[in-house]
Amino acid sequence: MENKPLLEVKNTGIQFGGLKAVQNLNMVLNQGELVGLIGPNGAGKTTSFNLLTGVYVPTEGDILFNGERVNGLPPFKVTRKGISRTFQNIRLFNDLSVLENVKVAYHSLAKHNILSSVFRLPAHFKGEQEMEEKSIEFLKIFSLDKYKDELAKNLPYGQQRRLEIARALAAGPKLLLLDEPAAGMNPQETKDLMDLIAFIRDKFDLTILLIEHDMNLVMGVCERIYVLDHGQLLAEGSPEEIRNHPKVIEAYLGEEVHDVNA
Ligand SMILES: Nc1ncnc2c1ncn2[C@@H]1O[C@H](COP(=O)(O)OP(=O)(O)OP(=O)(O)O)[C@@H](O)[C@H]1O
Repeated sequence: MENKPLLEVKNTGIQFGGLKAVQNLNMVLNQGELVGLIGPNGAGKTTSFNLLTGVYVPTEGDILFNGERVNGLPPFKVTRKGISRTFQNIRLFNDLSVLENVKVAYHSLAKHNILSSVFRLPAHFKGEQEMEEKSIEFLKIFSLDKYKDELAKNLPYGQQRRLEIARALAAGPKLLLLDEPAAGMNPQETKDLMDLIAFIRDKFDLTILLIEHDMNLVMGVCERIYVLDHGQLLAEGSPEEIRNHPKVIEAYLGEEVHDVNA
């Protein structure tokens, strides 16, 4: 696998009034890597995702994706460039079916155009059928196909999280950003999710950046970890290096890191 940077974050940050929520953030993600982003509450993790996905425009620095500057682009354009995400607070279309939730992601990329849909031309039906088949394939990967006609809001919490990942994948990303994918899951669901994240990375040739509070998940699945504290990068390294990093232990991970080693 070629090891060229897919994402380069250069001295990036954002200030809200007097608060520097993120500052001097430097990050490089190589094609195919699975990387963790950790840090205590309010460290700036979700804000970093919002910077990477066009929700916020950085007040400093640049974000390069595939060598191209993406800061300043609106979120839908960033998605089309190949960056998809999930949210800390699940954002599904609650009153649409599980299947429709995935199809929505396809609609934004669909080849058949609005005219063929309005006039219900053959291209419309072919496009719809193709979307449905592909959406069901994604649902199968996440073991959600049997719930395809259920309303999204009726799924148990852990499965809603999986559906959100399925939908993000359906947009065909090169970079997938997962914001606390295991939040609210029990240990077995978390373990299954860990395996699934590694599986989809390989199957879809993805690069993944994940925010997580569950240290076992981060240490078990990620090859590299970035640590944020008070909006700044505190450390970067392998799980082993992070686990033993004095600043990380001292600052705020002590107990969890100890648990991981236990
Ligand atoms: N739109 C905004 N306006 C003002 N302040 C903001 C805004 N978004 C985030 N912040 C502040 O920026 C800081 C970083 O928040 P952020 O949500 O990125 O942290 P986090 O690391 O994701 O925390 P958590 O683990 O609790 O989700 C916090 O102090 C937060 O209150």
